[in-house]
Amino acid sequence: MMAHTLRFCLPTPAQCATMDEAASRITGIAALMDRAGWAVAQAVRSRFAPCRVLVLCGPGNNGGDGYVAARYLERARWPVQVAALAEPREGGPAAEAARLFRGNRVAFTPENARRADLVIDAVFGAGLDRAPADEVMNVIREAGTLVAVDLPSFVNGKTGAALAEGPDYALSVTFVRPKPGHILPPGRVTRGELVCADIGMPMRCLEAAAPDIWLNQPGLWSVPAMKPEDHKYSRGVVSLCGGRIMPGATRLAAAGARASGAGLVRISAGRAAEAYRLGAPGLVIDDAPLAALLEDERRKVWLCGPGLTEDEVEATLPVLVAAGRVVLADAGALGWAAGAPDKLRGVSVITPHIGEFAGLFGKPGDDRVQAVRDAARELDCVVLLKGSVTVIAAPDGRVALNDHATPALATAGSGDTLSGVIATLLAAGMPHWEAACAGAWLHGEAGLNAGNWPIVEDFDGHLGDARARAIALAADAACDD
Ligand SMILES: NC(=O)C1=CN([C@@H]2O[C@H](COP(=O)(O)OP(=O)(O)OC[C@H]3O[C@@H](n4cnc5c(N)ncnc54)[C@H](OP(=O)(O)O)[C@@H]3O)[C@@H](O)[C@H]2O)[C@@H](O)CC1
Ligand SMILES: [K+]
Repeated sequence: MMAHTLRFCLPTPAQCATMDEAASRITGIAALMDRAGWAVAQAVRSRFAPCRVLVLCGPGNNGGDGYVAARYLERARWPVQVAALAEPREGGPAAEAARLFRGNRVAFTPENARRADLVIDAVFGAGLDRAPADEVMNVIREAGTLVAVDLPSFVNGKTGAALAEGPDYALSVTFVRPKPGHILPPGRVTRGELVCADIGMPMRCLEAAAPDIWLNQPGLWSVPAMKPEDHKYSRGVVSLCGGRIMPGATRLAAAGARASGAGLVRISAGRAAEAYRLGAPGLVIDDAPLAALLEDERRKVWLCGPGLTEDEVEATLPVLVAAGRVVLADAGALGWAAGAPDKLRGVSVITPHIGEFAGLFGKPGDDRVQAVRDAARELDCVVLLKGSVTVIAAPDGRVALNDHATPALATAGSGDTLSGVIATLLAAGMPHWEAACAGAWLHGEAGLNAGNWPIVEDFDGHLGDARARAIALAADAACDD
């Protein structure tokens, strides 16, 4: 793995345990815990005026961070109390942190939470492995303003799922790297503002954790830049299958492909060719039979599904796969394969929304990352599950979470644009997972820059700049490492 990809990794709680274990053999956990608690105290001090703070401490190292934070806040002369759910295990770093806190201790009760101006929740963090008891949740629910150490104590750090019903937090302070549960909903909302503190974790400990989930950012992948010697075939040819009834979707995908930098975009429209020829003049419309078009070896990448009926998919997708083409299947192609995902075998990338995903593989449940990863393994192709946070899995188990997006993207035709962008990046020669990740990011960047209440056609005007920005950011990331 390239070192700079560690910058964007999102270790799971299990991987954090491996990292902690490795760290305990190098720096010791106590030093890391001290910096973690200090970072919590600093984050609180820089955001809130001095006020009555109650720190809720659990029995593990999350609680240990809480005792350290309490000690540093008290040293800054804030009125602080600690309420312990249970005492830490004797001999561990949390017990030592508890011993060093000499301030006020009160009972772990809802009344004490209600009396505080600010409650710091250091009950459970990465070690949360089951729903907290009512005894815990009744206290958390009584708090006014909440700050989480690492994670809210009822949010699963791997999936973002809430294991109990609880309030939203003002702030979460995590360490080393955010966890998937900070990025995935509903944890993404519950955690409030996210601060990730550098606590001096040695990089080899992070490496030892072998993270396999990443935040989707330029630098995780890089998009080809324009070269002086480029010609349209080196930039890449995108071919789309066009149908007779819904040409709009195919055209939107074609426009997305063109706007994101494809050298040439062609629609294979058969008998519907005349209708497509009335569209954008920069598009090439073919009416020859598919078999004849496939004689052109330069036409490697095909997008099949947007605007197609199931019959039209049936007539095209198997032919493209049999011809060894790189096929991106979306929309109609996913409906065609509902209940029989094997029909998509041989396809390189699929881009379902949640309904299409459920039709193919069943509902993803709480652990969306695992569901998408399983689907990618099962079909041996890249699976991109669209959502407010898009999950992109490779058959080898790598997963990227794309939160570089805006609700403005949630408009009809937006998915067609996205598939066109990904097709362009595949045609430019990017590996399949990287192309899907980069496509999601470019699409999000275009949406973020398309102004208020954009319609889908507005995104196209921002895709070129999005690509240029991705190239610049990836270059920066490479320089920094
Ligand atoms: N990674 C880093 O860089 C660093 C990480 N650090 C910090 O370490 C934290 C992880 O610490 P951790 O591994 O000790 O786990 P933690 O969250 O304290 O919980 C374990 C305890 O909770 C218990 N328990 C769990 N669920 C429960 C439930 N529902 N109901 C009741 N009990 C429950 C569980 O009990 P058991 O399951 O054994 O019965 C066990 O006693 C991490 O979040 C971060 O804050 C920093 O200090 C240093 C650098
Ligand atoms: K916590």
